[in-house]
Amino acid sequence: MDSQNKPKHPQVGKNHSFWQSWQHAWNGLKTVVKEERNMQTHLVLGAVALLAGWYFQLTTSEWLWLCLAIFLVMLCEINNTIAENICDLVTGPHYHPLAKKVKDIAAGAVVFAAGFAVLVGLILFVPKIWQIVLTW
Ligand SMILES: Nc1ncnc2c1ncn2[C@@H]1O[C@H](COP(=O)(O)OP(=O)(O)OP(=O)(O)O)[C@@H](O)[C@H]1O
Repeated sequence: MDSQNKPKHPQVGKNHSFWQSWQHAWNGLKTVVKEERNMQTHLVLGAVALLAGWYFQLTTSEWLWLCLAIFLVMLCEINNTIAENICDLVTGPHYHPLAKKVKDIAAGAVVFAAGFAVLVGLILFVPKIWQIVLTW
C-alpha cells in the first residue's frame, strides 16, 4: 500500500467488534474479486452453473454437490491468493525456490478443485442434456 492509500490510523491490532471483523473480511473478499482475474472467471462459470441448475431443476442433493464444487474452487482460489501475497511479501521481486514451491502448490489446489467441479458438472448435466438430445 503506498503512502497515499494508507489510512490515517492503520489498525495493526485485534478487531474490537464482530462488525469490524466482518468489514475486514468483506474487504478481503472484494480484494480477491477485484485483483484476481481467475476469481472473476470462477464467478462467471459458477453463475453459469447455477443458471444451468435452475434450468434443469436440480434435486436438493444435486444442488448440494453443485454448490460444494463451486465453493471449493473459490475457497482454493482465495487460499491461492493468500499464498501469493505472503510469498510476495517475503521475497519481494526476487526469485526464491520456496516461493515457487508454495505458489505452484497453491495453484495446484485450484486445479484440483476445478477438476472436481468439472466432474460434478459432467455427472449432473450430461445425462440431462443427453435426455434433451434424445427427445429431439
Ligand atoms: N518470488 C518467486 N520466486 C519463485 N517463483 C515465483 C515467484 N513469483 C512467482 N513465481 C512463479 O511464477 C508463477 C506465477 O506467479 P504468481 O502465482 O505470482 O502469478 P499469478 O499470475 O497471480 O498466478 P495464478 O495464475 O495462479 O493466479 C508461480 O506459480 C511460480 O512458479
